[in-house]
Amino acid sequence: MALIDVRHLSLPDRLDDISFSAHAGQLIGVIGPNGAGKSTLLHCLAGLLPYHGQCLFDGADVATLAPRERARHIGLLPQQGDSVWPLSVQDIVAMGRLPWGDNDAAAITEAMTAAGIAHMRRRRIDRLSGGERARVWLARVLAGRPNVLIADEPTASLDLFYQRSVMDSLRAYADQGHVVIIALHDFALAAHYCDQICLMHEGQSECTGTPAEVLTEERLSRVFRTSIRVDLNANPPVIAACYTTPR
Ligand SMILES: Nc1ncnc2c1ncn2[C@@H]1O[C@H](COP(=O)(O)OP(=O)(O)OP(=O)(O)O)[C@@H](O)[C@H]1O
Repeated sequence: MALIDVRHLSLPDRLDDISFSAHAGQLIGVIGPNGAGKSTLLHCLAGLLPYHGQCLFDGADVATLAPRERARHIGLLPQQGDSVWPLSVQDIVAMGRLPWGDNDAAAITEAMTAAGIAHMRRRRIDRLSGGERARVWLARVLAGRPNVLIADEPTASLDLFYQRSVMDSLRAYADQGHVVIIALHDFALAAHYCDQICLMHEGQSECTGTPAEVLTEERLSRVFRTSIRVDLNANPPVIAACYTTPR
């Protein structure tokens, strides 16, 4: 049985009849233009927005799960995290254990290592760079060891090294038997790391399938309204908008 099963998910003016499923071990990429509905979809999956249709976690609708139960099983990394208090990195990551009511040192250390922040565990969050902070928020979600990890543009503020490093960690987390669902604007990362891609357009699912099925020049050029070149056999995969102006 699929761990996540989305059936005819709709939200007036924002999402229209989205369906897909994800099995344990899968990394799912959600791509699409600005405003396509990616964040809205992720928030519905996390049970943070009301919706029509069904969004099933292990057979139970996420809207019916008690908040603590939902937080144990479904972890969300929002597009922007922020702390109003100048807490230490380790204290913030430890907050990922709140749904479990413990302070599992092994889970906290493992999460910090996966996010590449173990060496800065005693530093204050307000004194970190944007990319460093982004990795702290990722570690916070990983520390909760959710069955389904949902992340909204987890690589957006990261340099090239940490883009690879974080994607490697998310891939490894999926391979451990979890479902990972991420919104991404970097198609090369999506092509390399994702098992399935859901391409969203104007609140609808334009196409869901393997990277090779979804990432075609015709489809991407139409949805993104610009000519896009695709070579999935290159290393790294090339999925880039063609320049129309001279250099
Ligand atoms: N709270 C809200 N109430 C009503 N409409 C909203 C709300 N938040 C976002 N929207 C609208 O819903 C649509 C989808 O927004 P969403 O944030 O899901 O897009 P996205 O695909 O994540 O975009 P981006 O790539 O820019 O992050 C947009 O048209 C947006 O203006």
